[in-house]
Amino acid sequence: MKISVIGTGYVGLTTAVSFALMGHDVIGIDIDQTKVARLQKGEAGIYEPNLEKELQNMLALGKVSFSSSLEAGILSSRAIFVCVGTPPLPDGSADLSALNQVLSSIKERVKATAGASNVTRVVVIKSTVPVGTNDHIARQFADVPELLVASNPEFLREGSALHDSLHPSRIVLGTEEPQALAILEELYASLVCERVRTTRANAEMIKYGSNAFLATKISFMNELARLSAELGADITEVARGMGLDSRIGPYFLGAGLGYGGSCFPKDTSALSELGAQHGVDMPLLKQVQQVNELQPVWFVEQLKKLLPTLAGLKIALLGLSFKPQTDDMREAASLRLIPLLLREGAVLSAYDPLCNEKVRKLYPDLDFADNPYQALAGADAGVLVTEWEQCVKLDFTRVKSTLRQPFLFDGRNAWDKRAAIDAGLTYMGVGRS
Ligand SMILES: NC(=O)c1ccc[n+]([C@@H]2O[C@H](COP(=O)([O-])OP(=O)(O)OC[C@H]3O[C@@H](n4cnc5c(N)ncnc54)[C@H](O)[C@@H]3O)[C@@H](O)[C@H]2O)c1
Ligand SMILES: O=c1ccn([C@@H]2O[C@H](COP(=O)(O)OP(=O)(O)O[C@H]3O[C@H](CO)[C@@H](O)[C@H](O)[C@H]3O)[C@@H](O)[C@H]2O)c(=O)[nH]1
Repeated sequence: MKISVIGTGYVGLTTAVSFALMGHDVIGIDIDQTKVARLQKGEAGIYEPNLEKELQNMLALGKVSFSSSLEAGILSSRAIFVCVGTPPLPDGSADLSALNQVLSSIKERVKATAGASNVTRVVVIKSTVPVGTNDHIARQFADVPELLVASNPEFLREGSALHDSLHPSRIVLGTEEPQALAILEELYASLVCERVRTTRANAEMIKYGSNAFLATKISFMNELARLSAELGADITEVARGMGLDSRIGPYFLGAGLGYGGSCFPKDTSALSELGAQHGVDMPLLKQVQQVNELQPVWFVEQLKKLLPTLAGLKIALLGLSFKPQTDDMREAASLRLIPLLLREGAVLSAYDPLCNEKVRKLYPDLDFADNPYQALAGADAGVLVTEWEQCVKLDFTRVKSTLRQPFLFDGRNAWDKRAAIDAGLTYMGVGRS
């Protein structure tokens, strides 16, 4: 089937490439002409495992192409996927300006050709949008009967985006229009997983509910970790024991420096703001956000129990991106930790496999290293901020010999605590006795 994907960022590019891999003919459209020119040459411009390789394969086979013109795609497509960003406004609500701009252009173009063809097209909203947005769009399109509307929220994780797109846990198809559902069913026919066929509003709520629930699990474990630190319990053992209960499950019980990324912080704020707009107080969600915001502050307080004065001490930060296997720095915990440590007077070195240059633009005075050992050289403490394999799998004897003082602070509970201690290092994790 011929489809177009508008917005070729993390979600849009992955969506375009995965639909091409499923055999469809895809046009990716972006307002950013530089990005389009890069994509036409087969450069992904972002880091996602296997994405660039498959992009090049699909370009070579002619299954995907890119353009900065909406006309290029809309009129030849049965499905138009909208994947533009919905970043937070200052009050926490979702900024729908890019989405609205795209939708009015689609409507204008299709209306202008009305009568020339009676082809029914479905506008599929993959961007995360407040509950009610899709129904609002359907009302706006009411005078263009050949335009249908569906909500098809995306659940991919950065760092495994292409894999998640091709092997989703579920596909949520939110639409009140049988023809739209039929087009989506055909498009996704080759993927094996549960379908949730539901209303547009339910689909939107499933997306916010899922992210807010996962964020809640993380904040709950971070709160429990703070108590575990006081009581001599080890949160990693606690999480293992809890997770074996199938009602709880083993996932997203990882205490650490708090959740980051382009989705959890933004979507919890947007949901909370949506509640406020509708007169529904959401105190639990507010606490989830607050626990998350305070987690790096708490972590620095813990660190100061071993190193009471940080002024003049060299601290090495290992990992800067918001999670491993991505070059995305949006809401990364490192960006909350760095100013806290600088305020204490610490001197910082840092290493990230992909993000040194991005962080250098914000903090040019940090000492950026080419590998973890170089960052740790002469430091008074090493801090694991992001659990990149390169930063986790360390030779602790070498670490011990390169550090000035033997302190390791594991912000992800990912280092081998026993091996670090055996090498003569002082280890402190998040909520580990
Ligand atoms: N990043 C994720 O892991 C993820 C996962 C699930 C859902 N989402 C949701 O998907 C949406 C997109 O997220 P993202 O991370 O891919 O964003 P992104 O910022 O990486 O990409 C957005 C793209 O849209 C383009 N764009 C903006 N305005 C445009 C316009 N008028 N016409 C054409 N293109 C335009 C931008 O140039 C950019 O390339 C958001 O709503 C987000 O909440 C993101
Ligand atoms: O036990 C855990 C698991 C994750 N995190 C942190 O949580 C954040 C988000 O991680 P993850 O969910 O793996 O990455 P995202 O790419 O942000 O994916 C989330 O956000 C996407 C955007 O909406 C959704 O599509 C995905 O389903 C959802 O997992 C990161 O900072 C992680 O370090 C923890 O602190 N503890």
